[in-house]
Order: sequence, then structure tokens, then C-alpha cells
Amino acid sequence: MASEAKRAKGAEDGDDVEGIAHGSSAAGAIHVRDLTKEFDTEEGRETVFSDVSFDIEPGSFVTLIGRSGSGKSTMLNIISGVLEPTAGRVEFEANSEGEEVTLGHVFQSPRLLPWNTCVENIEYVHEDNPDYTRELAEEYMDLVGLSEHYDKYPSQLSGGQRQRVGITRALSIDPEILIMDEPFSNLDEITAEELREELIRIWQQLGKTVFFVTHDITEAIELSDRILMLGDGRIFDDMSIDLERPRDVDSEEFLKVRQEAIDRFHAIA
Ligand SMILES: Nc1ncnc2c1ncn2[C@@H]1O[C@H](COP(=O)(O)OP(=O)(O)OP(=O)(O)O)[C@@H](O)[C@H]1O
Repeated sequence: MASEAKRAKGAEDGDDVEGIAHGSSAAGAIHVRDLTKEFDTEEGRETVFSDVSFDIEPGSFVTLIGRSGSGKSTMLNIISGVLEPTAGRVEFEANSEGEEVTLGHVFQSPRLLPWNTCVENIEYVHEDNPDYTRELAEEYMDLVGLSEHYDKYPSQLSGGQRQRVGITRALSIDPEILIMDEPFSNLDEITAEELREELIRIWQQLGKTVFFVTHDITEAIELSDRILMLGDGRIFDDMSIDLERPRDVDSEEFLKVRQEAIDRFHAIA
């Protein structure tokens, strides 16, 4: 746990064990202010980006795209608290005053402990949480379609199912903000598409803020309310995606928006 903003928790006070707060979780806002990141390298000081500012609305789905090396992981790691910025700051805002904001993380590879079952992999992040119960873990597993796999080991699951456990683990701490780092890039396209559809269903159901990183423009348009384009050391474009959901990637409107995004992306990147 790398950031003060993060805390593990199970059901909200007053909830019974059927504790998934459907659509009523307080989602968090993210405010990125004047962020600069430099690294010392053998060739000298390298600036990845400088003076980057943006705001993410509570409950929105925002995706950061950029070419390899543009600084997506660096940005995500600063937002998650894993890396310190050289200058600037990241602020989180809960909906209720005085509330601390919780971040959940979904990584490119789900990072499951192989000697633990699925449920035990979820229990692991709740070690200090007195409210945690196995029933809560099972409810979250049901939500992502893992009802038949509670007690299986990661080696007994497909890549897509393992990533579902990763998503369950992140959701199980009831975060206001879900940070997702290219979570579907290691999966075959059919599985990735299934998981994208489920992610949108869960996002609509639970009302989390999602900050998603990908290099895949089609995926970004399919999922997001907004796409931030990172390149040349700055956010050079901020594109709203106004397509209705569920989005059909083969529809004429989708392809039109996709072409516009590609044109805008290639304007700089
Ligand atoms: N710890 C580090 N020390 C020195 N340079 C670094 C470090 N981490 C990242 N960089 C440099 O910062 C730049 C941005 O890297 P970053 O990994 O954030 O890009 P990215 O957009 O996530 O790339 P990819 O899509 O390939 O994962 C790169 O030039 C990289 O070499």
C-alpha cells in the first residue's frame, strides 16, 4: 500500500454482509496539478512530462493513452503514490467531506499468489480489516462471474479468469477510484472484449471513478467518457466520447469517432 489515500475496508458501517454498495458508493475525484516528472539517467536528466494538470470527475471513466515511452506508467504510478513527482501534486476528493479516498488497482498481470485459492487471494488484502467476511469475497466473485471458482488455485484458471480475480480483489476493498493499468493487454481479443463489457456493466452498477491506461485507441473509445492523450511531455488532447452505451465497435458512429481520435492522436504523437 503505497499511498495515504488507500485503506482497505469491507462493508460500509451499518451495511450487513450483503455489502456491495450498488451504485451508491461515494466515487472520488482526482485533481492532478502542475505535475512534472524527471529521471536521472546515464545520459543526464530526462523530463517525462512537465506541468501537467487535469481533473477527473467522480464516477467518470477516463482513459490515458499514449505511445510507448510517453509516460503513461509514470503518470499512473504517481497517481497511485508509487512514485513521487519531481514537482506538482495529486489530490483526491471523496464525495463526503472528511472521508478518505480508497484506490483499487488492477494490474496488467493479476499478480495472484499461486499457493492461495481465489478467495484466499482476496482475503490477503483484508488482513487488517475486521469487517471482512468470506461472504463478501464471494459476492464480489459472483459479480465478476467467478461463482464456480471460489476455491480454485490460479493455476486452475484461464488467463481471463485470473484477471477477473484481480478485478475482484481491487473491487473488494470498495474503492472510490479504480486504477487500471492495461488490464486486458495480455488476454486474447475475445476474452478481452468479454471483460471490457463486464467492466462497463460493473462500473455502471457500482459507480466507481475509473482511471484506465491503454495504448489501444479502440479500447479507449469503447470504454471511456474521456480520453486524455499523453505525448510530447504533456496532455496534448482531452477528447470527450459521447457515444451511447453499450458501444458497438463496428457501428458507423463508433468508427467515425475512432477515426477522429486517431487523427487527433497523430496530430502530435
Ligand atoms: N525509473 C526510471 N528511471 C529512468 N527513466 C525512467 C524510469 N521509469 C521510466 N523512465 C523513462 O520514462 C519514460 C516514460 O516511461 P513510461 O514507462 O512511463 O512510459 P509508458 O508510456 O508507460 O510506456 P509503455 O507503453 O512502453 O509501458 C521512458 O523514457 C522511460 O525510459
